Parts: sequence; C-alpha cells; structure tokens
Amino acid sequence: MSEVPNVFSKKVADRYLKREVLGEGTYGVVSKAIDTKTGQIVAIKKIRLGKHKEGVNFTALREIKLLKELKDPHIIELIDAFPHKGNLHLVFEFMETDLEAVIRDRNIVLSLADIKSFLQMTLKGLAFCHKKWVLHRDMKPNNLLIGDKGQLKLADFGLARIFGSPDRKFTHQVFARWYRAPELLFGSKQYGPGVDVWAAACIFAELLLRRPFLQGSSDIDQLGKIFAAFGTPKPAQWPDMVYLPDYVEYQFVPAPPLRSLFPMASDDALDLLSKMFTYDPKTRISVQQALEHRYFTSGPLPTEPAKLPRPHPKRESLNTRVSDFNQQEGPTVLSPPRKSRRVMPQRDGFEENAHQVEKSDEHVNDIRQATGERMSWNEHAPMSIDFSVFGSRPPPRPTINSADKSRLKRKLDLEFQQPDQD
Ligand SMILES: Nc1ncnc2c1ncn2[C@@H]1O[C@H](COP(=O)(O)OP(=O)(O)OP(=O)(O)O)[C@@H](O)[C@H]1O
Repeated sequence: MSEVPNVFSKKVADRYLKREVLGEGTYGVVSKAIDTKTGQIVAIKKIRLGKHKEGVNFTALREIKLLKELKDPHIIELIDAFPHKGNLHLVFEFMETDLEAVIRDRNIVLSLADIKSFLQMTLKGLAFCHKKWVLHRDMKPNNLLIGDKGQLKLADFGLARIFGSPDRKFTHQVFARWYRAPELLFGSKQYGPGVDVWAAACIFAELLLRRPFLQGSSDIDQLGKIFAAFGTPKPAQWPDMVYLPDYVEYQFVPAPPLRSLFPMASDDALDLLSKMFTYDPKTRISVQQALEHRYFTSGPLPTEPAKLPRPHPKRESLNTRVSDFNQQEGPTVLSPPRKSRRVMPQRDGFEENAHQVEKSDEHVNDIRQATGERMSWNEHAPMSIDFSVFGSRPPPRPTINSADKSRLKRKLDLEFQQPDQD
C-alpha cells in the first residue's frame, strides 16, 4: 500500500475504515476496508449512480434487500448497503482471489479433478440463486471469487438487474461478451436461467483450455465464433431463433466434433459441455440437472476446496487483460442484401480444421508448438487450442459497408445503452 495516510484514515458510514483500492469494475470502484464493528475485512463497492442520479429507486432498494437475504456458501455475502455522498456503497465479504487469476496463472496446473471442483461450486451457487428466481446475467471468471479456504463464490449477483446491463463501453466489459448466450446476442428480451448455464459452459471450457473459449470481437463475431464451434443452428434445432429481434441469417457451417475442440476432456465432461451449450434455451440443461450429471460422480472426484491450487499474490491491473489474451480472428460478414445479411465463420480454415482434428496426442503437441504454448504441463495439465492455428491464412476482413455496420451495431448493442426495463 503506497499512500497509507490518505486512505487508511477514511471512515465511511461511521463503521468502515477504507484501505486500498482493489480495482474498478463495471459499476464503480472497489476498496478493501475494515468493518470496525466486527473486525472483519470487507470489500466495499462504490456504485456510480450515473443515470440513476436522482438516487436509487424503491425497486432497486427492494432488490438490494433481497440480495442481502441471499445467503449460501457459494454466493458472496452482501453484508451491508448504504448511501454515502450520493453514491451507493455495497459491502461484501472480502475474497482473496478470483477464477480468472487461477486460469491465467501459468504456474498453476489444474487437474481434471480441480476443474470439476471449480465447476461444481459455480453451479451450486447458480442453483441456489435460480431456485430463488434470481439470474446472474454477467457470469465470467472474474466474477467468481475465491476465498482463503479455496471456496468459490459468485459475485455481482443480481446487479445487472438492479442497475441495468453493464455499459459495454467500459474497456473491461468487452470480456463479458465471450460468455453471452446466443439468445442474448440475437436480442432476446425474454431470456431465463439458460443464459447463466451458457456462461457457466464457457467458463467450464475456459478451465479446460486455459484460455477464453469463444473470443468474439463484436456481437456479430461472437455469434460467428459460436457457430464455428457448434455448427450453425438449424431452425429445427432452435425453432424460436428466427423470431428473435436481432436475428440475422448466418451461412451454414457444420459442427466439428466436440472432442476435437477439447482433446483432454473426458467423455462425461464432453457430454455435460454439449448439454450446457445447447442452442435452444428451452432444451438447454438446467443448473440443477447439470449438477446431477454423472460427470460429478464419475472419477476423478472433485478436489476438496482447501486443496485447490491458488495463485500467489493476486491483483493485476485490469488494463493488462486485452493484450494477454490472443484474440481470435473474426468471421466474414458478407455484404448486404440487407434482409438476408449473412455472417459466416472462416469456412476454409474450418474445413481444414475438421480434417486435421482426427488427431492424436502427437497432433496436439504440434498445435501446442505452433501456438507457442508451454510444453511443461504434466499429463493432468489442461491444454489450450487456438482456433486460429487451424486456418493457414488470415480470414479476409469483413466486407460489410460502414452504414450497414453502424446500423447492425446499433441494433445489436442497443440493450447496452439503456438500463433494462425488466
Ligand atoms: N468481495 C471482494 N473481495 C475482494 N476483491 C474484490 C471483491 N469484489 C471485487 N473485488 C475486486 O475488485 C476489483 C473490481 O471488481 P468488480 O467486481 O467491480 O469488477 P470486475 O469483476 O473486475 O469487472 P466487472 O465489473 O466487469 O465484473 C476486482 O479486482 C475484483 O477482484
């Protein structure tokens, strides 16, 4: 802590002694603090009220009260909430690190049992909230906090509902897109718990690959990445898709075998993944069903939380993230006709991919070498495959013209510019 005198003595609401800033997220700055009433270390999130300048409305206050009552071993406890100098302060239990730090720490080897344990705790937290009819809507590894005994807890639960969908203009918010379900990307306004299941599946995939699985650079590109991985959905597979507000037709591409994307995963893991990544939210597995999947009872059993690997010191700058991840190439957006605009994943590269992926471990090692990945992981180490290595040449740039581009962007990003109505 560099400027101890300034921050150390700051007392908020006659109870909390604010310490250093831990970071800044979508809704505002988070600081470490001591609760003088209990002696407990806490994290205080100062919510910028922004559009809600007139104050937090009654509904928001009621929702916050509800969040305070959501108590579960896998949910971050909201200890207190109070207004201070025109900002709303939310006081949470303090957590040591988060899942993003675990995934990114290359000194950490994650065994299949560790991955199972992290996923199980994530799903347990979600199951508790879904039972209480609360959705998370912004699941991503940095919202999964990890305590000093290895316990994983979901953070930021319900905030999207209270304060509106996060404003994607914040740099760090681009990551949230990678975890968005296809129905959200197609503009669905009547989504349900399936959005959290999709996001949990992306996190499961990320634990296996040790890199974000579907790194779209725009909402259109995100759908392109999803379709490249699982095949373009046919209407029979997802009948409601064509009626979604922002539906655009994408060129059909077949799905490569799931095994080719996750060579190290067990059959049970792949089966669960495919059920969580089901396109139609109506047939997507629920969190409770996912928890009852045989993946969790077949060996290796989930590692006990206290025995899970944890990074040493945490807390890196939010700004380092973009450059850390190797962004994948975007899909090709074909020119109009407007109504039948099509977006297609990089087809050539992908066919090559499908051909190549009938592979052995030897092939996996080739890919590792091609991507410059470390070879030091042991047998249990998860691996990571970069889609882009399959295509030998970079895809052509999107040919969509700028007027159409801004129209499409407006359409697809609309919900981020307005607080949610629900
Ligand atoms: N309960 C907590 N205990 C310890 N650190 C926390 C806690 N909550 C948040 N932090 C840390 O504070 C910083 C900001 O967190 P915040 O949740 O506001 O944003 P974020 O998770 O980084 O991004 P986003 O808002 O996009 O989810 C992060 O470094 C986060 O790990």
